Amino acid sequence: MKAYLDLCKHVMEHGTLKMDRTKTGTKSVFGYQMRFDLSEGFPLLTTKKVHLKSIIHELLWFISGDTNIKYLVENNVKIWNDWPFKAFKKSADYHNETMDEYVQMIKNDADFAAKYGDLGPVYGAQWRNFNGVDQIQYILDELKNNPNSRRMILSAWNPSEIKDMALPPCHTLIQFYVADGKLSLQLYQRSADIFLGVPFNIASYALLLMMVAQVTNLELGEFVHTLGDAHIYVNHFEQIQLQLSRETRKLPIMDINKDVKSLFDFKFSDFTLKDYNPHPRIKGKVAV
Ligand SMILES: Nc1nc(=O)c2c([nH]1)NC[C@@H]1CN(c3ccc(C(=O)N[C@@H](CCC(=O)O)C(=O)O)cc3)CN21
Ligand SMILES: O=c1ccn([C@H]2C[C@H](O)[C@@H](COP(=O)(O)O)O2)c(=O)[nH]1
Repeated sequence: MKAYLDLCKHVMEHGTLKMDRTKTGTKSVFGYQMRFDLSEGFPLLTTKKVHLKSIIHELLWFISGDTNIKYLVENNVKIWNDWPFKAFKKSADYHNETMDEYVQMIKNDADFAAKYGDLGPVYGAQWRNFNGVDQIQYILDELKNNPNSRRMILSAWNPSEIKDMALPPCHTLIQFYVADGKLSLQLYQRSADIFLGVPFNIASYALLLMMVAQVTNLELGEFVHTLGDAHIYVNHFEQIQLQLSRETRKLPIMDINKDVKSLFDFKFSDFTLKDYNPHPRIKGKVAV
């Protein structure tokens, strides 16, 4: 994962200080690319412990087309809670409930979850139903019937629906590519929170690539990660410096249940991470 540390170093050294929507402040560069050869191991950061469980659940949630945090909170995944909680707080039904109470209400009350747990037409909705198009099914069909295609694109950026989303998509567009029997995937990420978001995003798309490769009988190629506004929030500088002071370690191995033949059949228990020995976790605040 030297590529990630190179990114951190590059932004710390060459980035421009810039204000942002969250009023936190960032150091950023525009345009940056990393490449990960998946035959070398699973690209999960070793310079801090990354909570893979959230990543797997989030990806399964995207693939299923779901956009309500109910599935996530039932599996104790908290990464999307801040946004619908913020919307709930502004509603007439809000009576000073804490985040924990809000989460309990989402878990126990289906009507409440339907009303206050939905994020709008975010990733899952666009992946499976972009103005009526199931983009995931389209990609699977192209990979099977026309793998040389240069049109294997999936877009989460649906301009007419952005206004209804809790957060406009950060991983905006992906493209698949097949050569020599190997499947590669490139992600264009318009906005990249280098400390919190990027480690998740790398692992998530590497995993999607592995899952698609398995169900299409292709070998693993590269995950290419292209960033637009690549930023480090000013309140993450210390955490980034700490990571830069740590030695990278051997990449872990991701084992996926080989019996799964359809992308839509994967379950959490089909994934096993082996030989992951990261440096300890580093905490940091998420800018909302
Ligand atoms: N500012 C910002 N950065 C992001 O990375 C981000 C957003 N906003 N909004 C939408 C999603 C939500 N994402 C998040 C949100 C929280 C964590 C986070 O707090 N991660 C901690 C703990 C994770 C856990 O225990 O599950 C971490 O140490 O990585 C990570 C990604 C990624 N995205
Ligand atoms: O998967 C994700 C989702 C979000 N982020 C980060 C990037 C930015 O710091 C914020 C989004 O704010 P915008 O003003 O909409 O750009 O979330 C990420 O890195 N990865």
